[in-house]
Amino acid sequence: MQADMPAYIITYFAVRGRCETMRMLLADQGQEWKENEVTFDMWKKGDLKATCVFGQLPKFEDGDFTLYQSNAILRYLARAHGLYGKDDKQAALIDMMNDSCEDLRLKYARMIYQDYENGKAKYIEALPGDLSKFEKILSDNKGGFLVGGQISYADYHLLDLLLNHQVLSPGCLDSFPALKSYVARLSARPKIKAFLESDAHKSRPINGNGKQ
Ligand SMILES: N[C@@H](CCC(=O)N[C@@H](CS)C(=O)NCC(=O)O)C(=O)O
Repeated sequence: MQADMPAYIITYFAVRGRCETMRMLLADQGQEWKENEVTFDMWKKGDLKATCVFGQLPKFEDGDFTLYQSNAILRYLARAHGLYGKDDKQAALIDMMNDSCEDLRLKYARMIYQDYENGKAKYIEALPGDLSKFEKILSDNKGGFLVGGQISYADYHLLDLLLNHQVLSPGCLDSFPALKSYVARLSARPKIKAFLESDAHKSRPINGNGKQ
């Protein structure tokens, strides 16, 4: 590998999808990475899919180490960049928060990919039930993050979800002051702000089917 080439490579479709959280984490941590963009036509040929351990993307490389499963990738990066709390108990709580983010991501993705026309209104109606849990967690924890007083990988996950939900339903955070100020505060971190304003981020659709 050339010396000036970033060690991290993300192989994924040209969407935010399951990779914008890790991209935001890497950007905020001042890391560089290379995007290996896969078109849907390329993917349909099946050759790359056949090489993926679970037949799916994202694929993540750190030098000669290869990883699949977006949340495993997040945890790998969390360990490498000090985003996993200060002890084992905080790490467990951070995993718990990330699992809840994953639950919401799956619910969102099911609606977006399988039930957008019929299910969007119902989803938005039920959304406060999900958001209120995170609102309580953030207002109870005076540290300003999901767990403790420092950012963790789960915070990037929640931020990505909240940004996507604000596109789905502008104003969905209006009755959740802790979530609203959390999004504003994290989005204003200089490296996250630069990332969110980058053409790379802005040009990537949130989802692969054009729905948002
Ligand atoms: N649990 C996996 C889910 C991966 C996944 O659903 N990948 C989708 C794109 S987001 C995919 O590869 N779809 C193409 C296919 O299944 O053929 C993760 O978190 O990485």
